[in-house]
Amino acid sequence: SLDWGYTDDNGPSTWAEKYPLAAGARQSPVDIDTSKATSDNSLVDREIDWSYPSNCSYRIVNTGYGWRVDTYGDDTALSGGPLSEVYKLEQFHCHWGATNDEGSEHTVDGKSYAAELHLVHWNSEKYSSFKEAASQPDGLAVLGVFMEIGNADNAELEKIISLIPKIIHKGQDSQASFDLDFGSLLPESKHYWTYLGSLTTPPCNECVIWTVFKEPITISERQLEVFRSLKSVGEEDAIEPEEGKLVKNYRPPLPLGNRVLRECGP
Ligand SMILES: NS(=O)(=O)c1c(F)cccc1F
Ligand SMILES: [Zn+2]
Repeated sequence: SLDWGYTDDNGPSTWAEKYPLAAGARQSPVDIDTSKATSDNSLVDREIDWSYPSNCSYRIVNTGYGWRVDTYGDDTALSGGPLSEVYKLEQFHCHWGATNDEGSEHTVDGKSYAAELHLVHWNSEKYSSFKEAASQPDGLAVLGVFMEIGNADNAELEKIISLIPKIIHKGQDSQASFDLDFGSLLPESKHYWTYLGSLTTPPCNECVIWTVFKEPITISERQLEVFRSLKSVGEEDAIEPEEGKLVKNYRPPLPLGNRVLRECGP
C-alpha cells in the first residue's frame, strides 16, 4: 500500500506524521482570498514569459498519485512575473476530484474547480538539478491552471488522455513524441496570483514560487472520467476491478498565514 495518498487512512490530514514539512507555515495549496490580494507595482511590467517547443518527446507515467508527463525540458524557459531567474520545465501533471464540484487544489474565495493543471519548472540558472532546486526556497516555479467542465474536449489534453489507457496501473509508463502546443494548455489571459508555497504532495518541500492563473481552461466530462480511471495500485496487486481507482488526488487548502498574495494582470 502507498505510504501516503488521498484515502481516509493515508490522506492529507495524516501526511505530517511521516512528512513533518507538511505542517510548515509556507504550505500549498491555499484559498485565494481575492480581497487579500495586493496588486503592487512590483509586478506590473513583469509579464510571465514562457517558451515551450512545439514538438518534443515526452514520457507519461502513472505515479500512483495521478499521471505525470516528463518533458526533458531542454529548450523550455519560464521567466518574468515573480521570477528573478529563468526556470526550465521539468514535468506537468494534474489534480482532480471524485465529482466535478471539487478537484482543484487552490480555491478562489472558497470556490473549487473540477481540476488543476500544474506545470513544474526548476531554477536552472542557480541550481544544477531539479532535485537540488527542490530543496531551495526559490528552487521551483509552478504554474497552476484551473480546469472547469465544458462541452468541448480540450484538444491538447486529448493527446495526453489518449495515452492514459496504457498506464492504468501504478508504475506503468508510455513514451510518446507528440507536438504539444503548451500555449493552448494555458489560458488566454495572463492575469495571475502569486505567492510563496510548497509542493502539494509529500515531502511538501517549501520550495515553490506559485503562479496561479485566474482564467480557467475547459476540459470535458469524458476527459475527466478518463483521469478517474487511473489506478493507484500496480497490475500485480490483485484487487477488485473497482478498487484502487484514483478518483481524487487533491490536497485541500492550508492557511496563507502572514504570506503576501500578489495579483497581476488586466
Ligand atoms: N503538486 S506540485 O506541483 O506542488 C508538485 C511538484 F511541484 C513537484 C513534485 C510533485 C508535485 F506534486
Ligand atoms: Zn501538482
